[in-house]
Amino acid sequence: MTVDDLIKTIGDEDEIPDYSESSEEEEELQPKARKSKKNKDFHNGFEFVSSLSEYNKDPWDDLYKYVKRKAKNKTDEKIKNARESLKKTEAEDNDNEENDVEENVEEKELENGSADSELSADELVHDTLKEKTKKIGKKKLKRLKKAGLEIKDEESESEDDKEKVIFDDAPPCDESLSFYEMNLSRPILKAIQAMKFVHPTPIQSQAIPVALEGRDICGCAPTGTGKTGAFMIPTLERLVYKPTGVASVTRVLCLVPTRELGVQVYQVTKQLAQFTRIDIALAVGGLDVKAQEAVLRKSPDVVIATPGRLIDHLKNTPGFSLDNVEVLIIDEADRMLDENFKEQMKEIMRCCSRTRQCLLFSATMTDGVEELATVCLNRPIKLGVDTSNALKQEFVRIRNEGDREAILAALVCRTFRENTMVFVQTRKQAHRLHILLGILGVKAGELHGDMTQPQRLEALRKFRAEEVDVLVATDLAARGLDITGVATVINFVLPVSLEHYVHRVGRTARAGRAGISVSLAGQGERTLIKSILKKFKGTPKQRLIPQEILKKYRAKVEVLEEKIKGVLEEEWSEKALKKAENEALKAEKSLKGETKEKRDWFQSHKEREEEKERLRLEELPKGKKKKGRASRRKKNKGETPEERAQREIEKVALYQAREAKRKRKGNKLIAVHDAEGKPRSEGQKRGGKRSAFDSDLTDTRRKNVKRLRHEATHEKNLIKFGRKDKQPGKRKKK
Ligand SMILES: Nc1ncnc2c1ncn2[C@@H]1O[C@H](COP(=O)(O)OP(=O)(O)OP(=O)(O)O)[C@@H](O)[C@H]1O
Repeated sequence: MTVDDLIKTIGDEDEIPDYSESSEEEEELQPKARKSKKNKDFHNGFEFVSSLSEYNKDPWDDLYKYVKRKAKNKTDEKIKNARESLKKTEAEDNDNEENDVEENVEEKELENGSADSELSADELVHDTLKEKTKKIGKKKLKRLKKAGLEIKDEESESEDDKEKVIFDDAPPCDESLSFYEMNLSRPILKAIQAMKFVHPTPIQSQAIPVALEGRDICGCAPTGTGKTGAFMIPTLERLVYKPTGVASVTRVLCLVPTRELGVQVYQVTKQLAQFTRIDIALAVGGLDVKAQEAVLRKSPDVVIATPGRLIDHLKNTPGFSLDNVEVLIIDEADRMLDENFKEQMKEIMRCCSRTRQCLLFSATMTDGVEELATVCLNRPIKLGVDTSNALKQEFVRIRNEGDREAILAALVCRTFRENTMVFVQTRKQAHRLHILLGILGVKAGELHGDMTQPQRLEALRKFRAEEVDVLVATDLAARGLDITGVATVINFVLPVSLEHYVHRVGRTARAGRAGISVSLAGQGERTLIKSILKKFKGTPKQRLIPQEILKKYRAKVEVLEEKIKGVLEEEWSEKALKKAENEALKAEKSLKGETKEKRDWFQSHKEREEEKERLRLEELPKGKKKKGRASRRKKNKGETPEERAQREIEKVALYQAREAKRKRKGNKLIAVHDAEGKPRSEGQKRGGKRSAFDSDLTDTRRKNVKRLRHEATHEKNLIKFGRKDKQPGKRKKK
């Protein structure tokens, strides 16, 4: 036997066949019978996941069945190119500078916006923080001193009295009760456990028992305190044991003001219902109508919707109706019942069953909503939680309006680099700041109404997944969005009202976490700051940005102006090309006789246009049309930073002016009047359709609300004193 006949030890360099489990070679070596047996071990539809993220995907998150188009966004690509070309020029400039032997190097670096090395690391990150004390006016101080606490007591007493008259008393609430002691069924408790909710939050402790009794609620609690759970847990509990063998009907309608919030509430509801047989549907704008139609035709138990798309389905989806709605939830109630949604809400109420429980929730309640609740809901209970959260508030004083962009860049690049949301007033500014921050090297994203829905969802996904550090958004993202880990909210300009401010800053410091809000505030924004200081406990701070830093970032923004313009120009020409292509496609289709499916709507085209006109912030001179995009672009092309900031502030001012005008005109409310035996409303007569409501949402001036309240009290008294034989609603006409 020679040495070659012996079995060799495998050397490091030797090639060996791979017979491991993942190897394809092994498959070939399998005997045929075993191969087929192996395949039979798995369910036919079974597929191996190809990545960890796929494996970790939540099974309840089936949102993407509603998203048909892919999100395309080339802005980031353009930003990347602009940044690279900037780096190249900077490198070239630096080479030239080294060759010139020079005393004025410092100055030049400033001009080129690349003087980071001139500042120490400490200087780069830390600003001075000054405590802002709350000032009480001299008059008020004098009055307070004179009257001591008595005045306050009197005020609060009279307020309490007022509330007692209007709302039914809330039953005593035991905040120590756990979810297990709340009479919830096992599937819901199991879901709560899976969601890692250990103890109910204060608003949940208050709302769940009351809602389980079927009572109407008007609930107000600070942002991030679990209101979604407060209304969804008891609602789902009602649906857990649905009868089998009976045709399915839609029993719960949850209305929200924005598509993103709709998506979020849908996902939370799905999670809460994951161990039940409850069907949940999403009907929000921007997502695939056909996919929604298919789901709604099956009359799912719960529908989460934005008003516009819901009406679309009510008009165009056969088999879908709200006749059997038992629970109507209005999240962000103050927003939903304001002027912007008035007509749509009226229409929805007209289609809704009258035997419904109504749950209104928001972090801010206007007097209007509360009044409306007292007259329109059935003996509602007002629930309120006033917990102070861990939000630290800071303000940066703006002396020169043109500095806003530079200050924002300084804040984001030096201090608030991650998990930051920046709120702006206009879509245009959001887009511009995305580009500016992107070229400065920040991983930024944008979220506003000029984007397609898949783009909006993708932007949110990236921010949630921390692929994007800074999200620049309009007020679209101000309400309800729950993004874990948002550490900072920056207000580029202060919002239009205290309520808007509360919602914006409420994107941070949620569910007991800490958070900071930094607001850039100019001279004209003092009134709002005063209201903010009055509302929030704790001492806000003033952030002082060193002058040399400001100078540096001012220069940086100036240098980047050309690059930003370049990106915008490129985008504009691409858009124009796309538009032309689309028009050609449309013409081709119409030549072939393919027309777009016509969808019904509750308003005529003219009524819709009139409403849009009424809600427009700017009043256009009579007979003049709004300028087209192209001419507006031309006008805005040469804007200075100051003009841009002014445009933002103007938008705020226009909104405030409109609100003030509305208030002066008289507080208009939308009222649901639900008395039996009342004549049908105009809309019902016209359509001939029997509405579930005998009388629905109506516009009422304060005078009319008073009348409605008087009627309600009168009716209560009739019941109380046993004279219910009188027909309610048969009252003298006023
Ligand atoms: N009982 C609980 N225990 C722990 N975490 C909870 C509980 N309830 C809710 N949360 C978490 O608190 C966060 C905020 O909840 P949610 O979005 O419902 O707040 P919200 O009050 O509706 O806020 P906003 O006013 O901004 O809409 C969520 O991340 C949610 O998962």
